[in-house]
Amino acid sequence: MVEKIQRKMSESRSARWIVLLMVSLTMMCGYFLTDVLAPLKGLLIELFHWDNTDFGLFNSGYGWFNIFLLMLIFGGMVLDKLGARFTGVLSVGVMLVGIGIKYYAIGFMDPSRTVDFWFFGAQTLKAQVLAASLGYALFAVGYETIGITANKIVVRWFKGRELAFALGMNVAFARMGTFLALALPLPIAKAFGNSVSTPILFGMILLLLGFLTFLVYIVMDRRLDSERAQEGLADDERFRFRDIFSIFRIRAFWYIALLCLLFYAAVHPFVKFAVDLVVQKFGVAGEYSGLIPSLLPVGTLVLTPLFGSIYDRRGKGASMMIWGALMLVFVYAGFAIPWVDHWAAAVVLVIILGVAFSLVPSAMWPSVPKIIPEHELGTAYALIFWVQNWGLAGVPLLIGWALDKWGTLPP
Ligand SMILES: N[C@@H](Cc1c[nH]cn1)C(=O)NCC(=O)O
Repeated sequence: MVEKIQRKMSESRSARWIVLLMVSLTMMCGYFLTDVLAPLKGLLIELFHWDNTDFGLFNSGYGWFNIFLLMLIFGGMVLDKLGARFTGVLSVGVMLVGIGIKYYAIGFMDPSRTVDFWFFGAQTLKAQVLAASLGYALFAVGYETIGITANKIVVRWFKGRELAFALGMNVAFARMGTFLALALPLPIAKAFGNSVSTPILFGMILLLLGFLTFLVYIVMDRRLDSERAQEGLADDERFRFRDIFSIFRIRAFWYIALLCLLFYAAVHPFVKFAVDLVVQKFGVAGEYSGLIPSLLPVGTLVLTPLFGSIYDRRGKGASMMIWGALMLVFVYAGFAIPWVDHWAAAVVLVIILGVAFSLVPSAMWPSVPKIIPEHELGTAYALIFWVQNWGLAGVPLLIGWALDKWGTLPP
């Protein structure tokens, strides 16, 4: 097999699947770290006296730099200008610094310390919450950028072949990271005497391993480049700043961006608050509360590549996205109706949510290279993620505030 990889990168099936595996493992570690604190909300409340607004604020930190400092868009431009290898290494570095700050805040800061500052009026915040949120905000810059980098890498290696299936596999690895983030942190924290910071440390070590797998990709991608250069196939179209305006002129781009905003704003905040929902609305006991939400990423592990391969063979991406969006409306109607409160209903709704959460991404991400040329792809994905991040930042804040205002149980 190694011989085959050495002979011709561009035509080697094993080479492109190894690239996919290496990059997907890096992504998986990022996804683990993104949700690592979600199942620890109870401990944060118990040990550090965080309330729902603190938790919502921390989660909204995810978008602060990506949205307001436009870091995500810059990330996409860096990707198109300087390439996936450089951008990937930079992204993992930024993620490590961000998560290091969060680890310090949770593991070593005095939870009772507060800071006063001015932001649209005088504000007082827990210093620990603020530092953890800033660390998370920085982490998110690297994490979103590695997301667009991975998409562009998969397109480069799989275009004209089984692209949607490969992108679906990449998403499946990401969901595995989310699943592990829902399942592992609580047992790890408990095993280390209710230590909230140990699962974060565990995630940091995982990410270092993810960095090593990214290095393997770099070696292979360099070889592909030199092979293409020898064949006179080097990519000579370069991204220019004004290309952004040609992306803006594509109507289908805006439809995808809008769906991405609404769809992900509904699904990802659910992951953060799902444990709380199944405890408080569906009456599931504390130690089992992570199980029902963890069904969501498990289902998507199989379904996203499956729908991707259907998309490769049959097309019909727009219909898949419409069906996924309709299912989402049905699921949230179920979550909202007060008398739907049996744990089995929660299981069924989460399974349907899993189908929707597979249908939409498996059609959405491979649709982008169909409307955008490859040298603008990083920026186009970045712009879509930027729009999406408004929802990812705003909705958890809204949920935290709503829970504190109208929640029926004490935090
Ligand atoms: N914006 C990215 C990464 C992400 C995941 N959760 C929050 N942000 C994205 O949406 N990637 C595609 C996916 O389906 O996860």
